[in-house]
Amino acid sequence: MKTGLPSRFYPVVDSAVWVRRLVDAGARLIQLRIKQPDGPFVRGELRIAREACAAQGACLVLNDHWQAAIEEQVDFIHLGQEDLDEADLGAIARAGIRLGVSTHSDEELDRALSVDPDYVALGPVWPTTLKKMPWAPQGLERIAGWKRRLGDTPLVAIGGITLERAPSCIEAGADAVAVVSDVLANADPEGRARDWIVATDKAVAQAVL
Ligand SMILES: Cc1ncc(COP(=O)(O)OP(=O)(O)O)c(N)n1
Ligand SMILES: Cc1nc(C(=O)O)sc1CCOP(=O)(O)O
Ligand SMILES: [Mg+2]
Repeated sequence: MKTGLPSRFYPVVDSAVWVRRLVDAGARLIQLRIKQPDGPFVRGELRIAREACAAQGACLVLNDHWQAAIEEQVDFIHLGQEDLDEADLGAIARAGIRLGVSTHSDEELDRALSVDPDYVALGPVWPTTLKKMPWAPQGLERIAGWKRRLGDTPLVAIGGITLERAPSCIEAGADAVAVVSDVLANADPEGRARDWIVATDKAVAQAVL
């Protein structure tokens, strides 16, 4: 049976130091995204991140490196569409690792649904400066349309999301909101993370009233 996500706030970071800082600040779902080939550096960071998450009862998502996720028993693997071409989804499922899949178009959503993911990410909701992408910003209406197609499968919104914008993503139907720059580039990342947790939880409470 599929379960939901443990948090509405979903930071994406590039080091174990950031994982520790943000789970100590209250994050309960966090992604380690290291854009380097799998190897001793990635494994070392992954083990430290896993321990930091275990100490706080947080869920760790590893980006891209599905073999490492299996061998190091991570909670979730996040795969993009190109990553899906390479990954052994059967091995991931047999290892009990939950799967998140990126989508940016209807065709990508069709493919994501065909692999029965534990969550689907839609992006970029607004323009992002973090990486170059060929897709125009999706906007909030697309969040609502994706959620209608997903039903009970959790939806993660990502791309250009700020503290001020995050509640509108939840109101539009996102189950969690992923973020890099708005938290990591803030002068007080831990304080910003705490503000995100309050704002996203409040948006959920208001959405069900
Ligand atoms: C939550 C979340 N959503 C989307 C992505 C992007 O994944 P992908 O398209 O595979 O690109 P890279 O992050 O690997 O460059 C993500 N990592 N997390
Ligand atoms: C890693 C990533 N994937 C995206 C997608 O749309 O698939 S957007 C994104 C970067 C998100 O960073 P920020 O919060 O700084 O905009
Ligand atoms: Mg990827």
